Amino acid sequence: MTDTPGIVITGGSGKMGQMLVKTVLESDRCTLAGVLEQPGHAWVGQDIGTLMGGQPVGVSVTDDVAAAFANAQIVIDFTRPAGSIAFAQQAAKAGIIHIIGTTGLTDDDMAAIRKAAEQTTIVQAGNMSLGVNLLVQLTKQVAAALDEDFDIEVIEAHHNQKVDAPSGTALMLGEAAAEGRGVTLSKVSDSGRDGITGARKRGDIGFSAIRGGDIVGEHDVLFAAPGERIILRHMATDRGIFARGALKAAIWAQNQPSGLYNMLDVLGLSLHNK
Ligand SMILES: NC(=O)C1=CN([C@@H]2O[C@H](COP(=O)(O)OP(=O)(O)OC[C@H]3O[C@@H](n4cnc5c(N)ncnc54)[C@H](OP(=O)(O)O)[C@@H]3O)[C@@H](O)[C@H]2O)C=CC1
Ligand SMILES: O=C(O)C1=N[C@H](C(=O)O)C[C@H](O)C1
Repeated sequence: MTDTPGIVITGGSGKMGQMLVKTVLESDRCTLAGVLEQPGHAWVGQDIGTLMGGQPVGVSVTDDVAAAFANAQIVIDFTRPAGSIAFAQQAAKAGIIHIIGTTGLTDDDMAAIRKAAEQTTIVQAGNMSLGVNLLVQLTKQVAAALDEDFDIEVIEAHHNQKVDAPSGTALMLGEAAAEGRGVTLSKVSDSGRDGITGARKRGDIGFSAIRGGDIVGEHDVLFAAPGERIILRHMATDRGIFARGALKAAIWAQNQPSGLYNMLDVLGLSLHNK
C-alpha cells in the first residue's frame, strides 16, 4: 500500500472521466498518474489540465494502456463494457487495482471481470454514491417486509446521451427488491412494455426508463398496493458524488486481497450476517 497511490483515469474526455480527473487532482490522498483515451482520439498527446480548460497539470493523455498501468497502483474506469473488460484483463496482468463504474455489463462481461478478480482487487458497482447504496439496502428491507399485494416498479431518468437501459442503478435496485422478496430477478423482471401487454403479472418487478436533457440520474422504487403507495427516491444533481465514491473505493481497495467487491463492501453497508 502506498500513502498517495498513483491513479489512472480511463475515458478521460468523457463526462465521468473529466469529473474523476478533477476529483483526483483535488485530493491529497492520491496523485494523477495517467489519463487514457482511445487510439486516434483528438485529446491524445495533450495536457489534461489544459484540455479541461485550466492550467497544465503535467499529465498528457495517452493511448498506451500498458505504459500507463506500469506507472500506477489503481485504475478508475467509467467507459463502456468492451473497454472495461479489456482494462480488467490488463489491470490483472499489471497487478493494479481496478475500480469499475461502467454500466451495461452482461453476464458474460461479469464472468470476465470475476476471472480478472482472481488476480487483482476489483470494485464494481453500477452506482458509487453513498445515497444510492443506502437506497439499495432500504429497498431490500422494504421488499422483505411487504408481500406481493405490493407491485414493485423501478423508474429511472437520465440525460439524453445515456446508451444503456435499464440503468445500472435500476438493476441494482431491482436485484435488491428481488433479494428482499426471495425471488430471482431474471424470472420476474418486466422491462420495455409497449403495445397490448396484458395485465401486470403479480410478483413481477417492472422497469421504466426516461431519457432527456441533462438529468444526472434519478431513481424511484415504487411499491404500489390497493389503497396505498410507498416511494423510495434518490436524485443525483452532481456527478461529483459518483467520482468521490469511486475514489473512496480506490483508497479502500488498497487494503483488500484479490477479489471482486461492490460499494456495499466499501461503505460497510452490507447486510450479510446482520
Ligand atoms: N457507477 C457509477 O456510479 C456511474 C456509472 N456511470 C457509467 O459510466 C460510464 C461512462 O459514463 P459517461 O462518462 O457519462 O459517458 P461518456 O460517453 O461521457 O464517456 C465515455 C468515455 O469512455 C470512452 N470509451 C468508450 N468506449 C471505450 C472503449 N471501448 N475503450 C476505452 N474507452 C472507451 C469514451 O471515449 P470516446 O470519446 O473516444 O468514445 C469516453 O471518453 C457509463 O457506462 C455510465 O453508465 C456514470 C455515472 C456514475
Ligand atoms: O450514465 C449515467 O449518467 C449514469 N449511469 C449510472 C447508471 O447506469 O445507473 C449511474 C448514474 O445513474 C449515472
